[in-house]
Amino acid sequence: MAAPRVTMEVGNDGVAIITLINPPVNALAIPIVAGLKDKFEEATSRDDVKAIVLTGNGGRFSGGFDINVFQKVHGAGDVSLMPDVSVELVVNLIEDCKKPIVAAVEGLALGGGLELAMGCHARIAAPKTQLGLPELTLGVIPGFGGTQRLPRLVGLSKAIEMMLLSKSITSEEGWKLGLIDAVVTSEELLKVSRLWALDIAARRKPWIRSLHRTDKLGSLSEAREVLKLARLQAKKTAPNMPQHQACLDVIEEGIVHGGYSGVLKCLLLLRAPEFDLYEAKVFKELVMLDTSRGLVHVFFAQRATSKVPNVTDIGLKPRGVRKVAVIGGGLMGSGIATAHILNNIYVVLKEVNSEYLLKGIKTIEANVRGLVTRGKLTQDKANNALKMLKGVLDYSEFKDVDMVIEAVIESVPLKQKIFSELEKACPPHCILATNTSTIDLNIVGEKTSSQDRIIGAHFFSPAHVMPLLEIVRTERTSAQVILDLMTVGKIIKKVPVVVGNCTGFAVNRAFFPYSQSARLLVSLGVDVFRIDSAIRSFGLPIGPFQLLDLAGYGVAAATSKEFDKAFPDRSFQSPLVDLLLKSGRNGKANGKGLYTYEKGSKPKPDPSVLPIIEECRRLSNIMPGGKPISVTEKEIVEMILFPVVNESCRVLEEGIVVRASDLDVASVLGMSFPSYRIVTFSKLVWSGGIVFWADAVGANYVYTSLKKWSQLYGNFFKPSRFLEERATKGIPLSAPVSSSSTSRARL
Ligand SMILES: C[C@H](O)CC(=O)SCCNC(=O)CCNC(=O)[C@H](O)C(C)(C)COP(=O)(O)OP(=O)(O)OC[C@H]1O[C@@H](n2cnc3c(N)ncnc32)[C@H](O)[C@@H]1OP(=O)(O)O
Repeated sequence: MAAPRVTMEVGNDGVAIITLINPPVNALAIPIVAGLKDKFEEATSRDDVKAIVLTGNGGRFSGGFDINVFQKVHGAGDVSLMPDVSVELVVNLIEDCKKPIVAAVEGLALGGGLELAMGCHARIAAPKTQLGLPELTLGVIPGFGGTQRLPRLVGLSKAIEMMLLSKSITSEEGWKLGLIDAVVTSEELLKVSRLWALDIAARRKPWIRSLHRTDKLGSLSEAREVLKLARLQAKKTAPNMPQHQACLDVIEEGIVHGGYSGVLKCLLLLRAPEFDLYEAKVFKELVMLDTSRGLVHVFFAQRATSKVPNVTDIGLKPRGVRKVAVIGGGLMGSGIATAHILNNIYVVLKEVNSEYLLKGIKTIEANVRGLVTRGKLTQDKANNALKMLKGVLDYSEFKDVDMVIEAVIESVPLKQKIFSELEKACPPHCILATNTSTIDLNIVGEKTSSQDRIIGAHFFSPAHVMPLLEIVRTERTSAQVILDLMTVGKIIKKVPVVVGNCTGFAVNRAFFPYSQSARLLVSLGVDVFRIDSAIRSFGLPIGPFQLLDLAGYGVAAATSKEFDKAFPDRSFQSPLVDLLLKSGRNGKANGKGLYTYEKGSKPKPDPSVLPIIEECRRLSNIMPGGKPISVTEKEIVEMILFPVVNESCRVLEEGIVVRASDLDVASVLGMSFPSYRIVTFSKLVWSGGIVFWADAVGANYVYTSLKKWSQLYGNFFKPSRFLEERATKGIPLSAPVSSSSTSRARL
C-alpha cells in the first residue's frame, strides 16, 4: 500500500485542491497531519493561489485521527506522541488563513475529519455523507476543536446529542442544521466547492470562522440548563465513563469564556498554560486513562474479526442471500426473523401449527413496533419490514431459499429430523444453519450428506437487538458458506465472529463457569443478591442470578446438562435450579423467580426464596465445617470471573477462536462484559474483554488465586494447563497460540 500523503494541485482558476490520501478511510495519520501543515503553508504563501479546497481521495473525506496512534500512546505510555493539531493546523493554518478554505466532503467525515471540515470557512457535501464526532466511543473527547465548533454550528442540544451518543447525521440533515452549506452530487462536488471558495474570496459569499460564532448557543442560562440535563442523563447512562462528563465540562468552558479568544486566551492564562486549548488538555488526560485503552482495543479487535484465515483471504466472493427461512417462531426464531426483515431480507417463518405461527408473527410485529416506539425506526420502515415476512406451515416455500436458520428447542432428534427434511426441501446451494447454543454441529447434521453447508448461526437474545453473531464452523463447513454467513451477518448489522465447534462454542463455553461458580458460591453460603450486586458493581449490567431469571430455569437446566456431560471434570452440579423449578418458579417468564417482577418497577429480591436456598445448601453440603464462607466483594467477583478466564484459556488453546481478541469482542458483545475500565477494586484496570482484562489483572494472579481455591473447594477451580504455562512463563494470555501448542485446533 502506498504511503499516506497529501497532494496539492493549483488550477487555472487559482484554487488549490488539497487532497488527503490514506486509504481506506483517509485516517489522519501523523504524516497526513504533517502533509496538511506543509500544503496549507505552501498554498497560503503562493501568489497564484486565491482560495483553497480541502477534500479526501476515493469518495471518503476522512474517518478521523489515526486510532493506531492511540494504541502507540497506550503502549509507550507517552502522550507526547499526539501531534498538536487543534491550534497549529485547525486554528492557525485553516480557520485563520488569509485565503478562504472550503471543505468538499463525501462518504464520511468523522472525528478529526469533521473537525478539520468545521475549521474551514464553508462545507459542501455529497448526498448521504456521514457526519459525526464518535470520539467518546474511544474513551476520549473530540480533540481538534470539535467540542467548540459543533455547538456553534448546529446548536448546543444537537451537538451534545451527536457527541455524547456518538450519533452521526447525514449531509442532508447537516444542511438543515447549518453544518453543511450545500449538498450537491458527487460529480459536482469539486466544481461547486471551487466556485464557492472563489465567491468567498470575492466577498460574494460570507467568510465564516466557526469559532467566532455565538448565534446558535442561546443565552448563558439556557446553555447551563441544557448542560445540567445532559450531565444528569450521562450520569445515568454512562456512569463509569469519565469522557462524558469531561466533554460537557469542556463544552461549558468554551461557552462561558467565549469562543475563539475566550477559549484560547482565558484558558492559556487561567487553566491550562501547558496546552493551548482546554479541550486539548482534557483530551490528552483522557487518552491516557484505562477507559480509552479498553475501548481502543475493542475497536481494533472488532475489525480483526472480519479477517478469517482460509476464508476471507482466498479470493472468494460472497453470494447474495435474498430469501431466508426461519424454522421456529419462539423467542429466538422471531428475533432472528426480525433482524433479517429489518434489513430488507425476505423471511419465511415456519411453525408446526397455526397457533404457534400466529404467536411468532405477533412477536415479530411487537419487536418491530417496539423499535418504532423507542424512536429507532420510522413507521414507514416498520411497514416495509413487515411486508418482508411470510408465515408458513410446510416446506413448499423452501424451494428457492438461500439460507435456512433452524431455531427450535434444544433437542437432538428433532434437529436431526429437521435437517434431513431440509436437505430434500431446499436448493443445493442453500446454507443450512442452526441457532443451537450448545449442541455439537456434527451431531445436528449427522443424518445428512450436506455437512459442507451446515453451519451454526448462534444469535444472542433478543436476537434483533444483541450485536453478536457467533458463526460456528465444523471441520467440514465450506469456506464459501462461512463467508456468505459473515456477509449476511454484516448486512443485518451484527458483528460476526467465526468460532470452532464444541459444546457451547466460544461465548457460552467460556462463560459456563460464570453461572456455575455463582451457584457454587451460594452453596458455600454466600448470599444470592450480594453476588448479583458485586457483579453489577464490577460493570456487568446484571448479575448471574438475575440473568438466570431472565433466561428461564428450563433453559438453564437443559444447558447445564450439556456442560455437565461435556466437562464432567470441572462442572459444579448445583441443585438450585431443580429446587426452584419444583417450587413452581420459572424466573421472569412466570413472574416468579429469585426476584419479584412488577410492571413498571425494577426487579426486587424475593425473600421467600430463602428457604429454597437453605435447602440447596443442605443438599450440596459443601460449606467448610457446615458454616458459610466469608468473602469480600472483590473475592466474589474473582471467584466468579477467574473460572471464566480459566475456561477462556482452554478455548484459546483448542483454537476455538482465531485470536484472543475475538473472544474479547464476543464477551463484550455477547455477555455485555465491560469494554472500559473496571472501577471497583483498589487496583484500577482496563477491561476491553475477558482476555484483555485477565492480562491487565495478571495471569499469575489469576493462576495463584485459582490454585488456592482449588485446594480449598475442589476441581472446579483447578487451573488449566494453558493458564499454568502462561502464568509461570510470564507470557500474556493474549499472545498467539503456536500451532504446536494447540492441542486440538478447530480453526
Ligand atoms: C482528535 C480527534 O478528535 C480524535 C479522532 O478523530 S478519533 C477517530 C474518530 N473516528 C472514528 O471513531 C471513526 C472510526 N471508524 C469507523 O467508525 C469505521 O471504520 C468507518 C465508519 C470509518 C468505516 O467503516 P467500514 O467501512 O465498515 O470499515 P472498517 O472495517 O470499520 O474500517 C476499514 C479500515 O479502516 C481502519 N480505520 C477506520 N477508521 C480509522 C481511524 N480513524 N484510524 C485508523 N484506522 C481506521 C479500520 O481499522 C479498518 O482497518 P483494517 O481494514 O486494517 O481492519
